[in-house]
Amino acid sequence: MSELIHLAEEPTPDLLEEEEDLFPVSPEGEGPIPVVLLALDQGKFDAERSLDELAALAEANGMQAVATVTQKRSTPEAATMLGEGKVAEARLVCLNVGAQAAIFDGELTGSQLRNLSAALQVEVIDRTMLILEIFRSRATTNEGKLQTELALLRYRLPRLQGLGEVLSRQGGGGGGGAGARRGAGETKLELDRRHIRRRVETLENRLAEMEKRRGETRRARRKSGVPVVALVGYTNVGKSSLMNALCGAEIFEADMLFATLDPTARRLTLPSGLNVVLVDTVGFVSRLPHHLVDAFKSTLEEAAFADVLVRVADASDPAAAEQLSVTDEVLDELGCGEIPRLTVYNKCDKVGAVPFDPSILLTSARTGRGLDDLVARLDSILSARVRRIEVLLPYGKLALADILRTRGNVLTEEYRPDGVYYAATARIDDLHHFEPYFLEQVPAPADPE
Ligand SMILES: Nc1nc2c(ncn2[C@@H]2O[C@H](COP(=O)(O)OP(=O)(O)OP(=O)(O)O)[C@@H](O)[C@H]2O)c(=O)[nH]1
Ligand SMILES: [Mg+2]
Repeated sequence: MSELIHLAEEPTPDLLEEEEDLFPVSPEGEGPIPVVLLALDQGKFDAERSLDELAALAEANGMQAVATVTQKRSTPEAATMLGEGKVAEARLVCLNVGAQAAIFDGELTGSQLRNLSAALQVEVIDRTMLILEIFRSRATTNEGKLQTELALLRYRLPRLQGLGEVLSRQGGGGGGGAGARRGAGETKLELDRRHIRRRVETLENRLAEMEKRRGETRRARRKSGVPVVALVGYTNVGKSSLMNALCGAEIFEADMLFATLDPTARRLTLPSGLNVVLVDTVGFVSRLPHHLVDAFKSTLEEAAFADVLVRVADASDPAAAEQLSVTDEVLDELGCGEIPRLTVYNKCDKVGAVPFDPSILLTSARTGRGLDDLVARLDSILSARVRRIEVLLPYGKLALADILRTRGNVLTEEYRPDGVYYAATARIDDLHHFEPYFLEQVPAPADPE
């Protein structure tokens, strides 16, 4: 990830410096924050796996799940989700393990957050807030940072009253000392609300500008005709590693058209000579609520505009199949239904011989296994769009060489007395430009588009 280039990262000092501790933060030099996980098992999804994932999410955020309190119950208690007895039990557990916060495995309303927090005497956050915080802390681009902050603020606004301690700290603007507990009075609340609304507005304006520019880059890319391959999938399956392994040191910097605004796009030349842009995307997580998918839409739109989607799964993860279906759900939501998909089980170095479906590719970004197969498959999906040609362009027609360079790929260039010889790949829809200058009879395209 760190290898990816960050061109055109323009500074937004006033926006980015204002980062605040929206979350329980581990005091410096101390270990992870001990937290208790809370869950209500209504039989709607695999609660145990969801809790494992929540524990991993907490860990990713510098917290350690030291205990879990689960209640099986078909209807939630309106005020606290968990029943009265369970809440009392959770209070004892929090006390016993010295928990500093509790994380509910689901979404809570403002009043539920407030009630639970009062009952448990620790900060309470929910799964969505945790996911948003992780997205925010991992965001590497300015746009990603602003997007995730916006999503977090939008989520918090209606829940403001429930966030006593966390918000008091935030409202303190970093001053006032960590222990200074502000009264959660109306005035403070109003101030917080106004502060957040103003910030939301600033972020929205800023993002609208960025999105406009992103659209322009994307249009330029489309116009240039270079196909886009997007790596999509669950978080941590190895998308960025695959991108690095595939593109090696060939950092996408020469072609300013793509490099300017997009720090996660690189050029990849397929064996047929076809140049493609490989795009890395943000990882998915299960039960990412709809309005959050919305918030990340502009980032994920890279996938929606791709020519091929590579769905990446972690071969060593027993939940790989489910994670792929989560990925598909998000893709469908983005309107990617029509785009050809290729499925890759990465990290195959971590597993033995797994009898996977032969249509699924096994790769390892670590050992390089399967990468040749992957590019060959991309080639076979995309190369229907290109042909190898040999032409002799008269000196008066050298402008045509630009089409080869930008939309195709020049393999050989030779200056001869009667013109310049090119062996190259050209897009099928560009062939008509070159017809008069072919040195070899080019077979008619098998599949006219
Ligand atoms: N053993 C093994 N580890 C891998 C492989 N590919 C990636 N990893 C490791 O898996 C972890 C996640 O890799 P990333 O490339 O960051 O995953 P990602 O899909 O980009 O994750 P997000 O950006 O969070 O969506 C890293 O620690 C990698 O070193 C692989 O083929 N084999
Ligand atoms: Mg990544």
